[in-house]
Amino acid sequence: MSASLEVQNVGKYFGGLKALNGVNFTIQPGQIFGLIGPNGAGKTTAFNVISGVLPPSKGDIRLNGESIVGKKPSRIVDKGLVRTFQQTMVFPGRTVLENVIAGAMVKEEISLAASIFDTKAAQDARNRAEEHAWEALNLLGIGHQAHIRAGDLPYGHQRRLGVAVALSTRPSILLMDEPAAGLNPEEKADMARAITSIREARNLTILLVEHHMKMVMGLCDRIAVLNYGEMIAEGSPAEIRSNPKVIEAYLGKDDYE
Ligand SMILES: Nc1ncnc2c1ncn2[C@@H]1O[C@H](COP(=O)(O)OP(=O)(O)OP(=O)(O)O)[C@@H](O)[C@H]1O
Repeated sequence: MSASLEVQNVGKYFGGLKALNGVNFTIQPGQIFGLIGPNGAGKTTAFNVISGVLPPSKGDIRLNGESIVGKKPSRIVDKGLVRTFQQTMVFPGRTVLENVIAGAMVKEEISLAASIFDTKAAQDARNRAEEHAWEALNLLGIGHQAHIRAGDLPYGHQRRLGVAVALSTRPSILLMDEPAAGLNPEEKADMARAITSIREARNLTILLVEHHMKMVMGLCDRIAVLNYGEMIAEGSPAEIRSNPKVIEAYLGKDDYE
């Protein structure tokens, strides 16, 4: 099930610096929504505020109409909002499958006692987690590498493994932090295909922070543009591409193709 996300008049201040200032956007269920902007525009801050890592200085964030401001990141994950990381965050010495099972177990509420005594509930939880792990690996196209050590995967596949770990928690909205960063053109195309198949298979809502404009323009239904913490535009890819304010903010920047 996909979720809606409303970011309402959100500000985040670091001393006198307004890293975010009055940011507003709404993501409808099932949309892929891009958040773009030059370096230092506030994208990472927005990500951290939405996922509960940083409290906003003002404003509200609503997941399916319910405010998530002030909730712990783990509580927000329970509610279905899950993020991926720019760096690969896998256990290199464990197999690909073990990594994803560990992710899937986050959602299984099993007590320490149940795990220690290996109760039926603990076994059921492990079986469910393994089933979800396989589903995620197959969606990301790395099921055939399930038994390889995560550290031995090529870099592009490690990045897909990071997405599979997030997906195995069965989110309703996935926040993706620069999924194309560091990938070669072929790996970027594979990642874009993987994102499309995830959305189709799960009818997921996706918030994508990305510098690679070809991916953003090709995948997103709507795009918001940040510049110095202010939202300077929101619209369809075609509207964003032809918006004079956006062109000016990016002019001369090599990340805008
Ligand atoms: N913890 C912090 N303390 C003080 N200032 C911060 C902090 N985090 C971010 N900033 C500042 O807030 C502004 C926005 O930074 P942010 O990292 O959100 O931008 P960004 O759009 O993600 O940039 P990039 O594309 O380079 O990752 C910058 O001026 C940055 O220096």
